[in-house]
Order: sequence, then C-alpha cells, then structure tokens
Amino acid sequence: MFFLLNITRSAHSHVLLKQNKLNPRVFFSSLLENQENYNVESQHVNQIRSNWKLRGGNFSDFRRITVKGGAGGNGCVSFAKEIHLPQGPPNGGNGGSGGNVYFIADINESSLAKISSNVTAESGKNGKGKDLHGHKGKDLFITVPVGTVVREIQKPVYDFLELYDLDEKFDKKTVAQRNSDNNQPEFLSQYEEIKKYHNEESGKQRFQTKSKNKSALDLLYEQTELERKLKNGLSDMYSFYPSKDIHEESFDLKNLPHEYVDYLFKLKNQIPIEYDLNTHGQQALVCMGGTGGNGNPFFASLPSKSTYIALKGLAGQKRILELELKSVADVGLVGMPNAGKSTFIGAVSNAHPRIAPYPFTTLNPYIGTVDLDKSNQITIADIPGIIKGAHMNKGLGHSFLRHVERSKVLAYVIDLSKPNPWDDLAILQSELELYDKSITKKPALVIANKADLHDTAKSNYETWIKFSTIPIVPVSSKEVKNVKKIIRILEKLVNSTK
Ligand SMILES: Nc1nc2c(ncn2[C@@H]2O[C@H](COP(=O)(O)OP(=O)(O)OP(=O)(O)O)[C@@H](O)[C@H]2O)c(=O)[nH]1
Ligand SMILES: [Mg+2]
Repeated sequence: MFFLLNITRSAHSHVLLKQNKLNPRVFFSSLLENQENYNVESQHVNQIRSNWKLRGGNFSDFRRITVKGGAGGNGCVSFAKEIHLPQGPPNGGNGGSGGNVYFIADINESSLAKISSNVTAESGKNGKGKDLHGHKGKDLFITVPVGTVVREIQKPVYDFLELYDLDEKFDKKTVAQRNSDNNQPEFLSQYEEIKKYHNEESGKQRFQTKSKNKSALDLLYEQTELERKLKNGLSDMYSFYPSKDIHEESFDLKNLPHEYVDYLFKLKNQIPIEYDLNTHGQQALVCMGGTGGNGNPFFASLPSKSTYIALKGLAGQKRILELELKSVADVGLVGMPNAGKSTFIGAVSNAHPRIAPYPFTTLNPYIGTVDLDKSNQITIADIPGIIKGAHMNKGLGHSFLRHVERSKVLAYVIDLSKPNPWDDLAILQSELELYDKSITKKPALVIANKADLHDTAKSNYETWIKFSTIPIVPVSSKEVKNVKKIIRILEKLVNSTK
C-alpha cells in the first residue's frame, strides 16, 4: 500500500515538475530529507508546494545573463536636391548611438528571478536625408536587489572588430592625442602592450611566409581572397552610394571619427567589471551602447572628399555576467527548521513572515527592519532552516548562507525545549564553517527560543549556561517575552563591529 502511494505521489509530482509548478531542488530535497529527518507527512510537501506558488515560485539569488548595449544607427548617404541645385551638397544624417544598460540597486527588489537571461538596450535610429540625425536609443535601467554582486565571467567575442586593422593602422601620436582628449591614461599603455604583442606575432608570421616558396597561382589566389574579404568587410562597415568609386584612404582608421575609433578600442581592450551594489540607489554602467555611424557629409569633409559613403553604426557592448545576491543585513538568523526564526523576526521587526509548525516554512531569505529609535535601525535576515548535512545539499542546502555571509552579527536561533539543544548549535556552527571558515568568527549570541515550554527549557538552560562560550538569552518569540533584551544585545554587538 505504501509502495503504491509513493508511486502515485511521484507520478503526480512529475506532472507538477513538468508544468514548472515546483522547484525540483526544493521539492525533492524536501521530500527525501524532510521525511527522513522529521517524519513529515505528505501534507508538508503540499504545503511547500503552495508556499512556492504563493511566492510566485520564482525566487532566485544566482543568475548568469548576457547583457548588450543597443546598436548604433547607420549613417545615411544623401544629397540635397532642389530645382535650381540638381547636384547639391551631401546631407546624410548621422545614426543615433545605442542605449546604455545600467544596473540600479533597489531595496524593493528581493530576487534576481525577473531579470531576463538576455538583456539588450534599444538601438539608435538610422540617419536620414536632409541632415536628419537618428535618435539615440533609450538607456535601459535594470533594478536589482540591494546586495547584488555583478561579475563578468567570460570575454565576449566581437567578430566585427576583425574588419578594423586596430593594431597596424595607428601611429603612437594619433593614439596619444586621442587619449589626452579623453583623459584615459591607461588606454595608451594597454594599447602599447597589445601592439607590441601583435608586432611580435606578425613578425613571426612574416618570417614563416617568406620561408615558403609560393607558386604564382597560390599568390594570385591569396590576392583574390584578400580582395574578396576586404570587399565583404567594407560593405559591413559602410553604406555605399550605388556604383560609385570610393577613395581607399577613407577607410583608414585615422580618417574615421574619434568617438567611433575610441569605441572600437574600448571593445577590443574590454576590462572585465565587478560591482557590489550594496546600497539603495547605487548605479553601475554595465554596457555602453554602440556608436552611431556618420553620414556622408563627414566623408565629404575629408581631404579625399568621399561623398558617396557613410558609416554603419556599431554593435553595442556585450558582457556575460554572473549575478549573485548576497543580502546585506546587520544580523543574520541561523537556525534549524522550526526553531522559531520567523516567529522571532515577526515579533521584533516590520516583517510578516509565514510561520507554521513544520520545517522549511521559510523558503526564501528576506530582511526585516527593527526600529530602535527615530533615526536608528538594525536589519535582520531570516533564511531557510539549516540541517545536518546541508553542505551536501540536504534539506534546502546551504547556499542560503550567502545571505548571512555579510551580516555583522550572527544570532543562532535554537529551540531550547528540545533535548540537548546545544547539539543543534554545534551542527549549525559546523555547517557554517563548511560554507566559509571565517563566518563563525563573527560576534554571535544564542536566541534560546521557546523558553515558555518550561518543562524542558528551564533545565536545559541551567545546564547550558554552565559551559557555553557564547551568550545565551532565553526568550519566547511566540509570547513576545524577553525579545527586547535580545534587540538591545544585538544593537551593542552590531555597534561593536563598526
Ligand atoms: N511555544 C513556542 N512556540 C514557538 C515559539 N516560537 C515559534 N514557535 C512555534 O514554532 C513553530 C515554527 O516557527 P517558525 O517561526 O515558522 O520557525 P522557523 O525557524 O522560521 O522554521 P523554518 O522557516 O521552517 O526554518 C511555529 O508553530 C511557531 O508557532 C516560542 O517561543 N514558543
Ligand atoms: Mg521560517
């Protein structure tokens, strides 16, 4: 009978998982571990499911995403045409630059789940005739929870950079000039290093080519290939006025607009970003929008007077990022499931967490604020319960400990009415150390909860204080007794870390 029940339950859960109604990690770990450790009935599994759905089922504190700035708009080839002026001057407008992407830390956000995996800002509009410049693409502002750490994890590939001879065509003077214009001193040194490297590399190649004896047919083939590549490449870079000859020097990077070439250099020498957005309102530029292309008046003004070409806009900057939410709170509550962490935070702060008499009621970490007086507050983070073996992903695992990693003070919430409550403290401390060795060195205290259950709590307390090395304060979160004392101690501990 039990076997049958299990099969039916797992078939049902399979359907739910397929429908994305359950988080598999939460579901399976709770099903397997909770039943073993807590003898929880299937009602509990249902409870976890409904909890998960209630919260939208979409908490996430770790994401990998790709972010792109908007592409620049293309420049336009156009000429003024009027009755008395059949062949007027060039008047193609410039393309607008693409929108930038910014991240902003916001206390109203609590999860990374709603950030899409591919984020792109708006493109700039193309230029038009009659000197109409394209509009700039709108900047994109993405709100992330306070405590989000942004890391670039992979170098992006910009295929189009191959079209530009960024290493050969520049002389030092031009680059130095550009750098002084832009106040970017590190730009030159990086450029020098890259150029040196490429010179060495191309030196080697040249040597190898010379040593080969090529036939006239091979040389002809290479020549035609080169021309074909150049033609294809150029059509990617420029808009041409049909059937007109183009002066070659127009393609020289020296003759391209400064901001266009600077942008190309920035992409080529992209420096990886790392931000810790840990205060409300903190803003970070993550990706620049691509530069827009210039219209034909720009080329007409060059000595070569190439009036028949315009520049195409450049693709936006790209970054492959890892986002990790590490909550920032003064105090981190750590405890076994059911110890009363959420009841405590509900009793002392503005938070209204879900409280229930079974383990793993809390599935997502959250932060409550305690008002000490008009201007002072402390923040407390509640996280899902930790059990023995959490570091091996038992229970809900120990990844939630990232949310107390940055707390100044740790408060261990222990059920004082259990037999040998000190064993729970030892388990919690060892799980914390397996997550991060230094974490248990923070100032700490024990919130010895459920002290109202006198029968066992009183004698446990009396035994425990005789050998404990950290302060133990008996409280009843349910009856809101002695909790003010805890807050006063926590305040002192937090201040001692400043
Ligand atoms: N008698 C008594 N019961 C308490 C006290 N504090 C909490 N409880 C009860 O313990 C049960 C669990 O409380 P929660 O606050 O949900 O426990 P938790 O540590 O947040 O549990 P998880 O979220 O599952 O990790 C609830 O039934 C509470 O009513 C207390 O001081 N005294
Ligand atoms: Mg809870």
